[in-house]
Amino acid sequence: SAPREITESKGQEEELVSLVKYFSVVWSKASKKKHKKWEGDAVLIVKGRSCILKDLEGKDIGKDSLVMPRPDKNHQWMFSKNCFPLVDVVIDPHVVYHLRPHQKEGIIFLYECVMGMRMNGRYGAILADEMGLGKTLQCISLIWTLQCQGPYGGKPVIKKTLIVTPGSLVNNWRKEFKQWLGSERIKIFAVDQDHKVEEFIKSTLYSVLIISYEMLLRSLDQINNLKFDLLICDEGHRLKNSAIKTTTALFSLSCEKRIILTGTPIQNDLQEFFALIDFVNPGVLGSLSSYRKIYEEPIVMSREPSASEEEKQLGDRRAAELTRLTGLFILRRTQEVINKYLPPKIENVLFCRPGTLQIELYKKLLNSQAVRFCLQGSLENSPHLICIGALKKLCNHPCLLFNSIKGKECSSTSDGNEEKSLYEGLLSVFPADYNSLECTEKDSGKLQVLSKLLTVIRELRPTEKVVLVSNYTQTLNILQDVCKRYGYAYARLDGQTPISQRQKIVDGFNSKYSSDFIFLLSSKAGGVGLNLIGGSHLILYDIDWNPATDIQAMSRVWRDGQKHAVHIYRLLTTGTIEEKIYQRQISKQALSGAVVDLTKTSEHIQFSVEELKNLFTLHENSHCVTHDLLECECSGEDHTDDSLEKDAVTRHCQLGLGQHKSSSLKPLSMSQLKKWKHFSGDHLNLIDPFLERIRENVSFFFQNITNQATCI
Ligand SMILES: Nc1ncnc2c1ncn2[C@@H]1O[C@H](COP(=O)(O)OP(=O)(O)OP(=O)(O)O)[C@@H](O)[C@H]1O
Ligand SMILES: [Mg+2]
Repeated sequence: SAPREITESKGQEEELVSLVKYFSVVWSKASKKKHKKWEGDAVLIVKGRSCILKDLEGKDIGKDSLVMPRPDKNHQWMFSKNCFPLVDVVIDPHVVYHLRPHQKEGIIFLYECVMGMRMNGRYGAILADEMGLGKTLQCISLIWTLQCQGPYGGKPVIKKTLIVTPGSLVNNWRKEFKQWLGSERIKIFAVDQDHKVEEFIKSTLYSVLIISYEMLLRSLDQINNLKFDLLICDEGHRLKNSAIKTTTALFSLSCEKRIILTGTPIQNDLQEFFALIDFVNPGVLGSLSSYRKIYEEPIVMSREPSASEEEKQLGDRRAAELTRLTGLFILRRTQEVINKYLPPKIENVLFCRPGTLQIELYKKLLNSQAVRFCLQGSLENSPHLICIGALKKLCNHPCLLFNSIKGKECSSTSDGNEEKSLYEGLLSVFPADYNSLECTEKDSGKLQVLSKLLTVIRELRPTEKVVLVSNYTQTLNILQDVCKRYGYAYARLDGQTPISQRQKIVDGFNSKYSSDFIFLLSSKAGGVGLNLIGGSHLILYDIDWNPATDIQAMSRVWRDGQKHAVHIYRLLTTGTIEEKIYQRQISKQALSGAVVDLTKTSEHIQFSVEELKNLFTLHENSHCVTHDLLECECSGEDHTDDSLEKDAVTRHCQLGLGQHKSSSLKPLSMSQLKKWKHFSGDHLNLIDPFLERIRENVSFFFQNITNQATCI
């Protein structure tokens, strides 16, 4: 407490409270030891009756201490060979200050795992938190702690850490280290074109090596010569196939403490699940063959419709056992835990009317020999993927189809006959003077909506930015042309962008000083892990079969640090294959199947002839086939332009809205979509000013708002 004399007179108290004294101090944790270990410099601020200890950057010390659990007697007996005294391992207050509650729990979990405190002799963990929960920061906190401290005599647990990550994220990791720890505490080395592994080997300065999966393969020999004490595999779901080179390479590293980070569900396929588990904790589930007998077979069998009661019970028991066992070292939290830190999210699905040329070409394609062949019944060697590809291109823009046809005409190879038969007679549908370089907006329903949407965003929110996502580089080219045409400044990241450039481009866009209005993103190259919080509008120009791809892309902007309300627009061409793909995404089939997995592409999808028939149908007269399928009783077009009736329309569909929580990043289901707001483009007086401006080209809207309470 403060000296007596300054609190003596009550009358003087107010004045005295403003009397502040500063002391320059060194501080240490409370300890009975004679020789104390000093933690560092600090400033003690005494004000009235209270005092606060701050570090030299002005952050409070000691207020938020996060102490790791102590190892038990057994652990001490095993690991404290020299009988070092047991000391507390404490997370640096500088970091703790920023941590969210779930991150504190996550760090304790990771600490216990890699210390072998959760399972005897096992040092691996899988952190499977949903996207945007700050897995990076949790790992950085762990590395920094283990590198400086340990429970036995304070001796550091690790010296060197290896972080393997997709190419686009190498520099993101470097940046996060700097953001949370500054540049003095820890020296990290990120491998890119200008920074080779040799440099890391030669220097004794660095304790952390960050490298891409591709680069790791190339430098494996050198890396194998080094000793790492902790291995972190970011976006580690790719290790689920033990046959692939990367997995073998990582397996060959002798490091015992292994952490896999992934935001994507991992329990869909029991064999892939085994590979991930076996990587972090080798042998914990026994050999693959015994795993199959004990777990996989009974579990799979019990899910067959023909399973007997006994088989069902056995399967359930084994599944529970597997969950219990692996649950010791797998942690997954959903997005709900950070919802309260996030701004509102307004999600829209826009059904865009196709242009006249698109409709004509679409019909012609559906009448082609190739499509008819697909529907004959024999699916072997059927060209359905080519047909699907052509229809998807057409939905994006007819010029993409035009270029493919031209390309095929020029190629002299005999293979690809199906493609030729698909394109037969199509050229005559294009105007004689068709210029595929121009890619005019009127020829594509979605492009028309997109350009209007950009105009209105620019007008209503001149300081906000847009992330524009496509699965295809060629489509990105078209979108880039739109930017040029309208004079929008843009940045672009696709598979061709050199790894060393990627973070610079991302930082540039996120900076408040950037003049970029648009970020063109290839979801294949940059869908996972990137932070694009500089943008608050995200437009998904095309749709992927795999809902996980789209969810990943959407999570780039609605994450911690985002200041604005986030608007997400998914563009679909009304009545076409795009609607069908969307329906597949939200149908039960996709939800229960293994499609919810980033590494699965359309080639993995099995279609029945019935499904193909449905895919290859154009619905010209519907405003929204998806809405028809929902069996929702509201129908925008039945109502005249009268405000009372309008209300009636929306009211019906808005049942449960507002309270509805669909924030967790699971793929949306049909029944959830039914609870969204439904608007027909024709008749409603749309409240949303952005939608109001694009309604002319949109036949139907679905809208859902998350975190509306904080919406201004
Ligand atoms: N405690 C925090 N306070 C403020 N911002 C945070 C905090 N933790 C993380 N962030 C920020 O949140 C964003 C998302 O974090 P991060 O990239 O680690 O997510 P992730 O869990 O790896 O997600 P993904 O699965 O998409 O890779 C980053 O910009 C990060 O800087
Ligand atoms: Mg990440």
